[in-house]
Amino acid sequence: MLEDLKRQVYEANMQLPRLGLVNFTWGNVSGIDRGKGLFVIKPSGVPYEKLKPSDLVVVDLNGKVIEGDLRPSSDTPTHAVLYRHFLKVGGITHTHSPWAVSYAAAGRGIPVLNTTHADTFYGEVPVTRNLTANEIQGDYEKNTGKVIIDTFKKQHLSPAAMKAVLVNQHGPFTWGKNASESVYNAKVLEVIAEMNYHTLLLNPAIKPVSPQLLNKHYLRKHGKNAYYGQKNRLGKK
Ligand SMILES: O=C(CO)[C@@H](O)[C@H](O)COP(=O)(O)O
Repeated sequence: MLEDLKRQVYEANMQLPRLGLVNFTWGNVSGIDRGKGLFVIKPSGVPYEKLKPSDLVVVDLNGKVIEGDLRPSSDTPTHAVLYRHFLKVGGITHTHSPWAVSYAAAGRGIPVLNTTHADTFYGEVPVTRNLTANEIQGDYEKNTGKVIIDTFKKQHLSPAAMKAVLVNQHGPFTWGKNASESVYNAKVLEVIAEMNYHTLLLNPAIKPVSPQLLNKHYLRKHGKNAYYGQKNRLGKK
């Protein structure tokens, strides 16, 4: 079942160690087949060097295992919450990439201090509140998804424009139209987190880019009249 999606999600998971976003068994990537209401996710605790496409687990939007011999990622309930609420998301990545985790551990969002950030994320990457003791002792992974949804609702953020969040004291979740794009966004997040740290060391008083610069860079790549790359060339596919 869902063999093509398993292959895509497997390849996306294997990008995590290649891009330096995880060590050991940390992190996970999933991808969803919206038509079937099923998503595919990495199995829990399997070293990437031993992972095979056939190891990936198929689950429904409640996190129930539909196919697979291995236990799905421990973060499966979090992915399920995000798929249920962010209806245009096709793939989700969670990592423990060090610069993004540093911001999450410090309880700080990542402000837009340069155009590299603006090219991918339409504003400050938010950090969630901490989970309460009850939320931690309850369905922890589901509640991790809940605080992400709460953060986007409270800050009136668009999941399509802000494809990342920092879970307080834990780490980043990113998403995109598919598993591969969610990994791309995870790498961009890690790169800008490191850039921002050094920018703030060089100039602690630095302010975020202007709304004009944010709009220009974000919309020239993602707007309906995007002209970055080969998009929208007259008469060209
Ligand atoms: O956040 C955590 C652990 O803190 C998890 O994301 C692990 O980093 C990966 O767990 P599995 O996907 O292997 O269950």
